[in-house]
Amino acid sequence: MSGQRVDVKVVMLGKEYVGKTSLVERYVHDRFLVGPYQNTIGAAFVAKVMSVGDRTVTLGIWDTAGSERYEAMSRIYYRGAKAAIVCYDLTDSSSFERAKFWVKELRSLEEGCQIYLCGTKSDLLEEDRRRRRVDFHDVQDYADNIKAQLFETSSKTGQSVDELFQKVAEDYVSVAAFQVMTGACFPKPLWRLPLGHCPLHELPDPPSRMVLSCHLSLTEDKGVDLGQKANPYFYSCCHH
Ligand SMILES: Nc1nc2c(ncn2[C@@H]2O[C@H](COP(=O)(O)OP(=O)(O)OP(=O)(O)O)[C@@H](O)[C@H]2O)c(=O)[nH]1
Repeated sequence: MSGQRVDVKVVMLGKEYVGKTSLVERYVHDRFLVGPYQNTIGAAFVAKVMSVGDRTVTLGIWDTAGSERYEAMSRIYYRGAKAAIVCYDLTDSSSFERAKFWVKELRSLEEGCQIYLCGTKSDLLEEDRRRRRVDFHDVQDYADNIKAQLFETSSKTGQSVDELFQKVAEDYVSVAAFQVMTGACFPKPLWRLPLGHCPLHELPDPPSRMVLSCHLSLTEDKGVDLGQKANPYFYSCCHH
C-alpha cells in the first residue's frame, strides 16, 4: 500500500443544530462561521486530501441534514460509508438520544462502518461547566459498548477537530493495510467521482429527482464551500 491513494467515504449524522456543518467547515476551511443559523437541506459534499504516513487519503465527507424531515435522505448518504461521525451537542441531552438512534441504524445496516461519537460545542462548557447535559463517562461507557471512538470538539475554537478527522483517516488506512496483508478484499471506494459528476448516480438505485445541495465545482484540495449553504443552489440528480 506504500504511497497508494486511499479514498474514504465519511458521513456526518446527528440531530439538527448540533454543529455538523460547523465541524466540517472548521476541518476543511479552518473557520467558524458566525451569523444566523441555516439548516442543511438534503446533504452537502466536500472532499479533503490529507496524508497518513506516506499515503494520500481523500476523505469524501457527506454532511447530512439533521432535521427529522430529511431522515430518509440521510439513509441514502450513509450507504457504503466507511466512517460515520455521529454528533451530539454537549449542552443538549435530546441530541444524544438522537445520536443513539443513528448508531442503532448504522450497526444494523452498515456493518463495515466505523462509528465516531462526537460531542460538539465544548467551548460552551469552558464558559460555564453547568451547561453540560451529556455526561462524559456515560458516553464513554456507551462508546466502549458499541466499539466507537469518542471525541469532544469545538468548531469555534478548533479543539480536537483535526484530531477527529485524522483518526478517521488513520483507522481506515490501518484496516485497509490489514486487509491487504491478510488477503481480504480491499474495499472499493463508492464515491470516487470525476469532478462535476453526480454522486448519487454512483449509488445503486439512485432516487430520481433527489435534491442535492452539492456544488459541482468542488476541488480536491479545497472541497466545496459549505458556508454557501446560507444561499444554496440546488441540483436535481443529474439535472432531471
Ligand atoms: N459555541 C459554539 N457554537 C457552535 C459550534 N458548532 C456549531 N455551533 C452553532 O450551532 C448552530 C448550528 O450549527 P450547524 O453547524 O449549522 O449545525 P448542523 O448540525 O449542521 O445543523 P443542520 O444543518 O440543521 O443539521 C450554529 O448557530 C453554529 O454557529 C461550536 O463548536 N461552538
